[in-house]
Amino acid sequence: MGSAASRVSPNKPKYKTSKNADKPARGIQVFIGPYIHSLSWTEPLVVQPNGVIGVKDGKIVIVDTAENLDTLKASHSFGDSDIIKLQEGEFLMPGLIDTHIHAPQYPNVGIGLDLPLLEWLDKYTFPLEAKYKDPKFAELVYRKVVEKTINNGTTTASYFTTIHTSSSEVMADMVEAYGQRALVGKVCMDCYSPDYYVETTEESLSGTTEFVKKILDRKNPLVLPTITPRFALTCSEDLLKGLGAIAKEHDVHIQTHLDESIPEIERAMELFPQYKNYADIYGGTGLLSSKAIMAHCVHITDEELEILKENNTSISHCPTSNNSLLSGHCPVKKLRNAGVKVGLGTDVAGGYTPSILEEMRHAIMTAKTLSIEGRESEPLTFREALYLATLGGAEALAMEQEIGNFQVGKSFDALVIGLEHELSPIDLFPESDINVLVEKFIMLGDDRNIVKVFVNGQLVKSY
Ligand SMILES: O=c1[nH]c(=O)c2nc[nH]c2[nH]1
Repeated sequence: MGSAASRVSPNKPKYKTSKNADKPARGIQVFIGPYIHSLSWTEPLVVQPNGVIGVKDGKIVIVDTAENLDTLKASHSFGDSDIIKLQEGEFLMPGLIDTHIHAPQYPNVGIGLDLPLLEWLDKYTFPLEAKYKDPKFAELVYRKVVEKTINNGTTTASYFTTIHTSSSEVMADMVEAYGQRALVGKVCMDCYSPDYYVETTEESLSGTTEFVKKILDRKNPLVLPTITPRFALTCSEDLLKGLGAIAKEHDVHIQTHLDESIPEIERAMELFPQYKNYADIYGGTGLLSSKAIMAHCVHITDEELEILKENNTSISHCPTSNNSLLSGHCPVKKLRNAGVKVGLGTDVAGGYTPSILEEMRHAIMTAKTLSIEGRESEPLTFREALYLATLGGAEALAMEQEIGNFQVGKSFDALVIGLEHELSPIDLFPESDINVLVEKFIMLGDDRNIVKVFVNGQLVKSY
């Protein structure tokens, strides 16, 4: 459960049936059954049909195979009552990581996708975000966002909120209350924005400092603040530099948008002609670091890619949004092969789905389109998409020491996937082995197949 600072408590969503869903498991829990995970971008997906994963105090303490069970029982002092045997058609996988999502835009998810980015922001997005002046409205929406993303298997999310400091705190309360791991960023915009939705440079900087301090003071390792200039088009140079300084002072994450659409890039360069390219605007103002995540990068140039690499800055690939807002097709495989860290983002509500699983499919289809056109050398495999959604996301958020796969010492952020229970939308046929289950889940699955969700060993969803 959240710390004393939390001012909200979780609803009991209908899928949360475990009596102990709110309490961390005491003692060791040992899962026996198939598991899958990625070890790196270049290594093949590990598919272990006969696995053993032990968890204690939220951390992974055993990753082994069932043939060693007796030895493990002795060495880790556990008995049959500590064992959870996966059922037929189930397997374990690491939790999904959404590296870019706008929580306040959730009421617009699935609607208003008839305009390109800049017009879409003016017509649909800014009027909605302005409503979060009212923290009660924020509470209503943010509760639904957190419930929905957890239901879809998102164990970690990097959230944008709005310019309002107090409703941004409501978002932090909400993720704390539900036990999701999250980065939360108060959005900053001090110019070229509508007069009903803008702050002064001073307000933006002081609001950000206040927000960062309050979140860090909670000392909840699952919920961290992130510095969030919306993008260069709505921020003055003074604001960008001030935010860069705050990020450095507190050693916190940074998130923003980069090279999403051609008109956006042109406007950025009109506003900041003193910089050599769009990435350089962020680099020159102290906003590129190993904890910075640039969303989109659809039209990134080789020169800009080098800037990201020099700063060890990562990219959030948001293929659904890039199609929906007519921004373009991002060559994700080329970017990842160039050595830049890449994760997946839903970019709700530019992206019409809060599901990273769907984002994997869109990433696969986008890469196929690009390889047909000769802009990617080869398509993205479902195994590579799975890497981007898990370990890739963890690397992009500079959290790979903590999450992203099953390694002893990491937190147990995990999903139990089930393909054979009555709600499953997937038909299976004889001789469907674990490899078939995994591929079917990635191409056809949905939240009904996500039977259990754990964050830091705590059960946060259970059918
Ligand atoms: O997809 C996007 N969603 C947004 O809210 C946004 N703001 C700036 N650039 C943006 N891109």
